[in-house]
Amino acid sequence: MSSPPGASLPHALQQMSISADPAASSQTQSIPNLDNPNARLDLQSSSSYSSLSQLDNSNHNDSGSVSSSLSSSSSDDSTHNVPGDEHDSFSRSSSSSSSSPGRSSDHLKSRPVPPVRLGRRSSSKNRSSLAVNCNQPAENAGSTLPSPSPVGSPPASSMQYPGGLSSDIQEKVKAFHAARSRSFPDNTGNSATAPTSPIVGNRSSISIPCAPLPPKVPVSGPKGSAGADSNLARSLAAARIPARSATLPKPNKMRRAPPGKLDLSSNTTAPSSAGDESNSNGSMASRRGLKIPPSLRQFASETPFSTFSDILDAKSGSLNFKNKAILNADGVNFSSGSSFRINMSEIIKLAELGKGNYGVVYKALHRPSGVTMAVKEIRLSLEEATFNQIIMELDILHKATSPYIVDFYGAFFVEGSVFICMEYMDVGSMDKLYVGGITDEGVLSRIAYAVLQGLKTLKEEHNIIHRDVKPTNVLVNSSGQIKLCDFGVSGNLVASISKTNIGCQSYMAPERIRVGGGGNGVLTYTVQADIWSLGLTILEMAIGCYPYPPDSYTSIFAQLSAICDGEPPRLPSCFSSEAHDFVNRCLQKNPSVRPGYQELSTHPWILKYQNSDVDMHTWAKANLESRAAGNIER
Ligand SMILES: Nc1ncnc2c1ncn2[C@@H]1O[C@H](COP(=O)(O)OP(=O)(O)OP(=O)(O)O)[C@@H](O)[C@H]1O
Repeated sequence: MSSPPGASLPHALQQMSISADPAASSQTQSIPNLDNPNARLDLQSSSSYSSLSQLDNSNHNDSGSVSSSLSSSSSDDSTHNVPGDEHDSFSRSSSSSSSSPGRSSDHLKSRPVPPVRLGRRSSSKNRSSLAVNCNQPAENAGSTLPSPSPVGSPPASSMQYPGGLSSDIQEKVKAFHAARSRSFPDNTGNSATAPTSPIVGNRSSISIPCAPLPPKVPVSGPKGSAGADSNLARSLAAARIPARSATLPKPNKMRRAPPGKLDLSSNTTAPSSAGDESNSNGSMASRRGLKIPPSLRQFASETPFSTFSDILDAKSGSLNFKNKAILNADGVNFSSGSSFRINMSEIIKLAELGKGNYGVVYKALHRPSGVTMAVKEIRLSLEEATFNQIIMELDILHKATSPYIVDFYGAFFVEGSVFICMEYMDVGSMDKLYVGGITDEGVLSRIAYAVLQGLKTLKEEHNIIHRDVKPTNVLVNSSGQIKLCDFGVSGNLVASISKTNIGCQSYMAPERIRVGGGGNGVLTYTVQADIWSLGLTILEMAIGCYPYPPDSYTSIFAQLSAICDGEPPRLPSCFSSEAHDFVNRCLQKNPSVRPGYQELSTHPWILKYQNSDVDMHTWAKANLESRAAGNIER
């Protein structure tokens, strides 16, 4: 895993710049040579905080998601995206290495459901009762398809706005379509038109979920044992240093700055003098007396920088989430007292694992410990939603310790991106494993149990709704463990009610989609919404495709309308009555009659397989081998 002797300092580190201080821009910085800890290389640091000047809202889609980076790209970066092949330290170019607008085509292939253009209209009969069998051809398979449209752009005639959908949802869908059809910079910096998604572009791709069944593995024998890295990983996770260390800011430093001052964890910038150059741009920030480094000046004058001055400390290069956490290039301190000291120089990127709506996830090696981990890179934007997602994910990950939730190893902020290091789940996410459907009910039941326990921990110990339960957020390791991840859109329950309308639309419960009792387009829903998503997720894994087949609907509006107004989808008849009952209970349209976590945890379908041997370890290993052999392409 180590770099060959004599290898030069990784290009990424040479580009790494952690200081926003203009004075630092001309200084020579000494950075340790990773290949020879005793040697130090003198580098001319790059222009001060150049990355912050690249924090460009134009690089993000309307839903606040992060697309490819604007920063310069390491020309050889793409060569490091091969699992187990060459590797490199993370670089600023890591997220920009993709030439896709946020997601690689590979990722698109791996997505079970494109929440975008839908191929054709289904009969109302189709939608009224869905007992889905994805291995059956669609009813209208021979019908003429509308001519292909750009990604995310349904034919104008299909842009329906069913009355059941809130205006908020309609706006989000429109914004999503607009973002998907927007030009994007490729890895050469040129602008290109978004390629047609292989999923939405033609019929054969649409039927991806109906791919042939992979060889089934018999499920029996003892439960799996811990993975190879697990001991090291455990010690890494346990290496949480008390926050009140001498070198790090104390929690009481995480206070809101008085008006007119940047809240610096270690340095507070006094209001600039009248003649100060930094005030000359007349930005809102300068009017408030904030000292803006030259590299940020244009940025500051064009964006509501001052809005985020309490969070983004340009001088020290840290992110200060009030009362929650401080992140900088050295690690993260939580106000709870936990401190994690992983930093960029310790990490070597091994492969890209996937792209989400607001980040890219990499497999990486943590050199000091030898632990393989997953690192999510979230390119910062000056959008409140991004900050909220980052702090929510960090907050939940570090405090929610459960065998059913991925472990947190640390985080740091460098070059305008937040890097979140977490447990690597080597078999991957469920969307990559259910091809053809998981017909082994023992495996399905164990997965359902694990997700239930993860959600139960979030709710009972942390008062949190996950809000984004779906196959991509259910991860598997080769020990056969199933864990939840992705807490970016999670949220606190306030008196068991949340009034926040965010999340992945396709897995949203009807009550989240409909205009709720809250009025003003604000939805009111409870933790029961996660149970709907759990039911839909289990059903999807069982049948091998998203239960509301995209090509059955003329538009995403029609699809969402079906979720709100149609009969819930059902398992095919080949599944047991207990499995049917479990899924049907989760997918009740009326949230108040859906069972709670405790009731579902003791459901007969769950208990049946808790009390019998289900060899998740063998199942997981077989999937891992199958993926390694290329039998599972997605
Ligand atoms: N800890 C992990 N171990 C292994 N693979 C992971 C891990 N975390 C994420 N992944 C992979 O990276 C992909 C991207 O994850 P990410 O959380 O960024 O987005 P997502 O869940 O796919 O989409 P969205 O942003 O819509 O929630 C996942 O689909 C999963 O396959």
